[in-house]
This record gives sequence, structure tokens and C-alpha cells, in this order.
Amino acid sequence: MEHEIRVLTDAQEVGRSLEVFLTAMVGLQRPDSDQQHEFMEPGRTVGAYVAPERLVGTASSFTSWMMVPGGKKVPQAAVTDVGVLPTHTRRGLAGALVRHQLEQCLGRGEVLASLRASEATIYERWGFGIASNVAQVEISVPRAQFRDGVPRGGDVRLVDLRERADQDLLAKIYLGANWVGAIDRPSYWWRAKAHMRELSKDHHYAVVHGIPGHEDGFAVYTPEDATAWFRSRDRGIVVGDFVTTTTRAHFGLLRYLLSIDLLQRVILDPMPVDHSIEKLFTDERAVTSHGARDETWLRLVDVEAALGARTYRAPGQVILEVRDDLLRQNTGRYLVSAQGVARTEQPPDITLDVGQLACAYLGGTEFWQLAQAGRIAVHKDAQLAVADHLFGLRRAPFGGTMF
Ligand SMILES: CC(=O)SCCNC(=O)CCNC(=O)[C@H](O)C(C)(C)COP(=O)(O)OP(=O)(O)OC[C@H]1O[C@@H](n2cnc3c(N)ncnc32)[C@H](O)[C@@H]1OP(=O)(O)O
Repeated sequence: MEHEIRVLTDAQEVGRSLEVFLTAMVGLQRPDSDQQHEFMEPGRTVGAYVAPERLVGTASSFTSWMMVPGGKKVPQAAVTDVGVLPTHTRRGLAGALVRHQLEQCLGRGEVLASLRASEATIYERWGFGIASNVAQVEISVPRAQFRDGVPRGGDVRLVDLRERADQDLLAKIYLGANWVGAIDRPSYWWRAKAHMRELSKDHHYAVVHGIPGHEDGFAVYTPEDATAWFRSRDRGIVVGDFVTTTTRAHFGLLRYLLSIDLLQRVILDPMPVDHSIEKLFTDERAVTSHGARDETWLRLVDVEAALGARTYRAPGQVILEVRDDLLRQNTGRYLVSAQGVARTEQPPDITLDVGQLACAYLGGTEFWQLAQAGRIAVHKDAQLAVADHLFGLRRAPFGGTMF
């Protein structure tokens, strides 16, 4: 089928593209149509047109960064709103849109692209891989007694997310996000979040931690199921945004959440898969982790720049032979060590597709796991452990932002 991929320029076209996305997604909550353009960054939405001049597919993104191992904030495209009308699927339109986006990323100097996937079978073919996972953490309030010696944390105060100043305060606190896998949340993201809260039937409560002017964390929570709340014996809250930039904030906010009257359950979702919250309690069975799932789907747009942006553990070196059928300039051999990264012609230790490298890039998946699954080719067995040592981290990567 003949089609044309174009960058959408006027607000009406961008509004129509969101309609296309929502129709493709079927079940997502719809924003008010007159505000849609406020949630999308101009110049970053592409559309697929078929004759006669009909928009049938779309993909968008916003300008962002991602924190990589070593602490650098690397420029990335946060890809979102990918959809093709059900009448036009499986004709290569999404592929054409994503390819167009990735070429745009290269042109803008974006080293990475990342997304959250509606299905796990879509994006690997375009060089994306799962770079972080998340879990749901459920704490039984009656069983959760803090051990002696767990720090108290500082003061917590309620804020009102209907107020612009309090929304801005959360955005300011978030600027301190300092974990591997964290991404920038631009103004478009915050505006869309505020709008979706307004449309939601649940009230969103928010608390911030720290003295005014020096806040270092916040939590946003809603009642789990408010239909029979007043007489219920089984009440819970869902903490959908738990952001702490210091360990003090982590303890202060957890203590606050577990001190709220009426509750049997506090559910934190999403949380890092290696959260270790159970260690805080005398009864470790107070905490159940479940619902582990993929979070960051990562694309290394510029492999050399991406590998060069993160740090590695000494000692050792490994030669990775990377294949990239979409962005062919990435195909090649890279010598990786704590001293840096360089292209090389030497024989490789490991050969892998760019999507498999994305799985290992933030340290969320180890090379041995990929090797065991037959997803990478290892030419020198001993070098597998070296690669895992070089890329390994103390903490699992975590995004924590849905977009
Ligand atoms: C970041 C985000 O926005 S996540 C949200 C993604 N959007 C959705 O889930 C909405 C509903 N789905 C859709 O709109 C579409 O099915 C899309 C966007 C996922 C795919 O659009 P299409 O135009 O059909 O994809 P396209 O024709 O380019 O397919 C390319 C390949 O992916 C495969 N593919 C596409 N979608 C899927 C899927 N959902 N499951 C399995 N395979 C898929 C196709 O079979 C094709 O395989 P091939 O290359 O081996 O022939």
C-alpha cells in the first residue's frame, strides 16, 4: 500500500493523531479534546497518510534524558503514542513510523530512545530491548512493624495537586532523580498527568518529604477501591508515584504511608525489582512482591556514543560485535573497558543484535542470561563473565515514569 510518513505541524493534525492512537489502543482514558495539543511536544509527532490524504497511523516522542550507569544524563527520545488504525494494521506502517522516528533521533543527536510497550512482541524487531523491569510491592499494614534502628526520616506534609504551585513542587523535587534508568519528565508529561488526574474518579493525595525549600521526595496515592470504603474491612491505597532522592526521604515517606489510619494494605507500584523493603520489618512476610513486568524498552540509537556515555567496572575488557539492520552505521566491533570504548577490527568475544545489547546496557540483564537463552553468540566462554563484570551494577535499573 502506498503511504507517506510526515512530521505533523499544525495543532489540528496533532489532535487527529491522538485520536488515531486512542482508537488503536481501544481502552485508554481519553483526554479532553480541546486540551490535547498541550500534552504533545511540537515537531515530534509523525503521521502515516494513505490516499486520499487520510491519517491512519502515528508515533510521537518528547525530548528527554536518561541516567545511565556512572550518572550521566544522556539525551534520549521518550517514544510514545504509537498506533495504527485497526483497519490499516500489518501493512508495515508502524515499522515505517518507527524507522522515521529513529532517523530523526539521529539527526537531533539523541543517543537513546525508550518507550513503555503495550505488548512485548512489537518492538524487538526495531532494535529495542527490555532494559529494566518493575514490580508491585504490597505491604500488610498490621504486620509491618519497623525494626529498631530503622531511621525515622524527616517531616512529611500534605500538598494539594489541584494547585499549580504544588504540581510545580513535585516537578522540582523530581529534578533530583538520581538512579540509573531515571528519565526526564518534561512539562508536557506533567501537564498530561495533571489533566488525567482531573478526569479520574479517584482523588489523588500527595505528600512531600523535607523542610520547605529542601524537599527531597514525594508520594502520590489513591484509594484502591473506594466503592464500599466507609464500612470496608479491607482498605488499601495504591502509591503510583514514589520518588525519593535521599534515603532519608525513603524512610520518612514509608513511615508516613504506613501510619495512615484505616488501611490494611499499602501497594507501591511501580517499584524497583530489588527494592528490599521487607528488610525494614520484624516480620519480613509483611511484604509481598508480585506483578514483575517489563518497564524500559531501550533503543541504542548511536551505539558508540551510548557505550561511551556509561562507566564500566575494572578490570578487564571485552570486544562486542554489534549488528544493527535498521541503523547500519552502528554495526561494528566495540572494545569496552573501564578506560573507555573504541571501535576495533579485532576478533569479537561476543556477537549480538543491538536490541540484545540494549537489554544489558543499564545492567538489568546479564550477558550470561542472554547466552543461556541463545540470544547472543559467545566466541570465548571466559569473556562472558568479564562482560558481566564490566557492565554489572549494585542496583537494578529503574525508570519509575510511565509515559
Ligand atoms: C510506545 C507505545 O505507544 S506502545 C502502544 C503500541 N500501540 C498499540 O498497542 C495499539 C494497538 N496496536 C497497533 O496500533 C498496531 O498493531 C501497532 C502499532 C502495534 C503495529 O502496527 P502495524 O502497522 O500493524 O505494524 P507493522 O505492520 O509495521 O508490523 C511490523 C511487524 O510487527 C508485527 N507486529 C506488529 N504489531 C504486533 C503485535 N501487536 N503483536 C505481534 N506482532 C506485531 C507485524 O506482524 C510485523 O511483523 P513482520 O515484520 O514479521 O511482518
